[in-house]
Amino acid sequence: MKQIDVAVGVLIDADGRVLLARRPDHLHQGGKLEFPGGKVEAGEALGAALKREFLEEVNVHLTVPDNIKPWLSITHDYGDKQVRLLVVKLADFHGEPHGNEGQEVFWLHFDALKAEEFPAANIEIIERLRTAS
Ligand SMILES: Nc1nc2c([nH]c(=O)n2[C@H]2C[C@H](O)[C@@H](COP(=O)(O)OP(=O)(O)OP(=O)(O)O)O2)c(=O)[nH]1
Ligand SMILES: [Mg+2]
Repeated sequence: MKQIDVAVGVLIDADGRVLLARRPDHLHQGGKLEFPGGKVEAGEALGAALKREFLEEVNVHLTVPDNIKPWLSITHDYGDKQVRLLVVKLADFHGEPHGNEGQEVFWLHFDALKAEEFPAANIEIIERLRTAS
């Protein structure tokens, strides 16, 4: 099965809160929480994909170099879909977050993240946030 590269942004504000969104029910892994992001387009740099997805999905302008390297790279096979999450930690942004696709968007302190509310591939991200930050 083809593996899909997904740009995933962990945006952390000055108070240690992380920006989260709830995946719309009709999408893959619908109803789960996610870090904003989406599929990297062919030939697109990771930083460019993050900027595009954050603006499209949650109305946030990121300052991030196009050639940023992932903090974590996580491959996961959901059975119906195989993904590689390219995860970047972000802090520099402007704009008021808003769910442009009608989805719930909110800030939550990283201590309060619960892995079971996220897609299975996110477990490692949440563990690493707890230990590395
Ligand atoms: N954005 C995001 N996607 C995640 C996370 N964890 C995880 O397993 N995924 C998976 C779910 C999806 O299969 C895939 C992301 O695809 P997506 O549907 O959000 O892609 P997209 O934003 O480009 O959406 P579309 O244009 O195809 O509608 O990655 C996460 O924390 N954030
Ligand atoms: Mg998305």
